[in-house]
Amino acid sequence: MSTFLRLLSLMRREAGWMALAVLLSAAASLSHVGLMAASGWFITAMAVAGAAGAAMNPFTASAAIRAFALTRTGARYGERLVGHDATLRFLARLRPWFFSRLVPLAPAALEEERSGDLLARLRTDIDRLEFAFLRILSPVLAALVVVAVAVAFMAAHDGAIALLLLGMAVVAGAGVPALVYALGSGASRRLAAGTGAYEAALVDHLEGAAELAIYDPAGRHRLLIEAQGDALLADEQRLASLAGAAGSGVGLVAQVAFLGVLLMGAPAVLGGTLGAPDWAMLALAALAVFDALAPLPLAMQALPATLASARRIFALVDRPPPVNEAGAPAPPEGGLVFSGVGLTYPGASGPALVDIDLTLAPGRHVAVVGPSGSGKSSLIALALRFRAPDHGRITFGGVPVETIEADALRRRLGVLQQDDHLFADTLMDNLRVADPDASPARCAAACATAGILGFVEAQPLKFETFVGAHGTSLSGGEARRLAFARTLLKDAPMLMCDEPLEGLDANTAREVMSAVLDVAQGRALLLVTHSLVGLSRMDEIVVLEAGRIIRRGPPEEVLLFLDNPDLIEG
Ligand SMILES: Nc1ncnc2c1ncn2[C@@H]1O[C@H](COP(=O)(O)OP(=O)(O)OP(=O)(O)O)[C@@H](O)[C@H]1O
Repeated sequence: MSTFLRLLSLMRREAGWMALAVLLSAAASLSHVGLMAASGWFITAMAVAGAAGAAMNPFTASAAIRAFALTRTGARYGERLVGHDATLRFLARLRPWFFSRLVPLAPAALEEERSGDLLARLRTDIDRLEFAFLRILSPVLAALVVVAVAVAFMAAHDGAIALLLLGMAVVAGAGVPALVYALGSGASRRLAAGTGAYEAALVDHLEGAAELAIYDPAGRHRLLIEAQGDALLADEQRLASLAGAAGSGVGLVAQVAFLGVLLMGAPAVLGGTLGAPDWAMLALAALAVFDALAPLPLAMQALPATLASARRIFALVDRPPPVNEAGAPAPPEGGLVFSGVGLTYPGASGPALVDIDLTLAPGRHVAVVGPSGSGKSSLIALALRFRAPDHGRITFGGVPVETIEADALRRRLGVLQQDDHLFADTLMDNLRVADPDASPARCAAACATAGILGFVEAQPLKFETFVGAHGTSLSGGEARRLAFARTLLKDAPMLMCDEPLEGLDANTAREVMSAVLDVAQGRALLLVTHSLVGLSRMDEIVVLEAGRIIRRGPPEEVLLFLDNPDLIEG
């Protein structure tokens, strides 16, 4: 319930329009009741007058019928227009709100989420929240208004008939929906959770299509996904059957109410205390009231899935960001200093970094080397404020980094990450991620420095060449160089390169390292590497092992020690 209330509180801005939509919906249903009642009264009155050979004024009743028919159509149209408009406005607000809450969580707090599941939350779950008003709240509130007015109208004619209608309305409007909820809530919840998991599995399957073709020729993975899809389909079918049965149930209760009103009114008609036209009017009005109750079983069916979707969205939104992104502007310049820094990843058996003291002064070049898993990339994640240290202090220009706006700090850092993401876009668009206004000449210069301009110019479409999803149409070396060119376009005073030579042959590695060192002239450089290439030109080499600094010093001292290949080969 608290989830639903929280969802309602998010709809505050649209509340006025939603209230109007509910009133219009109730007006449309009451007009329908009025239309049926007036028609029943008019036809019976005409028949009675005809049988008695008496004259009757047909104009008032036919005017009422026309008026009800017009208000029914107008109110229904208005309800759809206003209700959908309010809901779409709500959804249009919700999606950017959710996205803006998601962004500060990336990358650290979203690492264990599958991208397909995040997409499902952003799309399917948010879409499903439209049910909260259109399929749940609006029909329930409108039905309450319609039943209250109809029962009061009946009570003005006959108290017992009014009670009968109230009883039948409770059966159709509460009993049948409660049954539908009890029988369908499991399937409905499974659908909400399963759709995300299914979409995530599909995305995974497509991304790993090449590996599956190699390792899974029998298609076991595909069969698992198909089984997931079949289970979702079975739940959909169960809900559709339940919806059909519930519709018939409400129809049956309506017929019982109709017959009940006829039977209960018959003695009064025979006794002359109830006119035959009023008798028909009450019976048809009672029948029409159930049209307003018909959507309620579906509302109950939609409730568990809507709540499950809302919970999935709130669960992410409520996750605390790993670092506080807000803060003061960054100092214009300064060094990055780690003092006694430690980091343990959530759920890890031991610390990734212990007691790290490291200074990256302006213009100074520091290399961090060490075996795989020794904590080198974690240092960069801390510098970028993707994570916060468990203890110790990190300062930039003497100011603790947690007090600096994260984006302002990141603008000072040009970073070439180990697995820099390439977007499914053109070479030019990938470069301009670093600077949307970069001129073609600047892009070409950055590519020349990174040693990829020759490749770009050899392509028929040059910079407009499409790189494929994750840069799949580029070789590993080309992708690294393109990412490096992008880093250069950022023109930051501090460079951090995480394994820039990974996957490159010896010649290319030397070329890329020489480009890195040229670009780093006059800037601070933190070089994370397994390779010995370029280390002799560093100011300091820091050797990490199991998260601790085990040696540090100028290259002439440390390189002797690095002769041990076990240390640098991961
Ligand atoms: N997101 C994470 N969650 C949990 N543990 C992590 C995470 N990232 C890294 N680790 C662990 O922290 C330790 C240090 O990892 P890190 O990536 O910093 O090492 P590395 O020296 O850069 O390794 P490599 O040279 O292989 O890239 C490793 O034991 C790793 O398993």
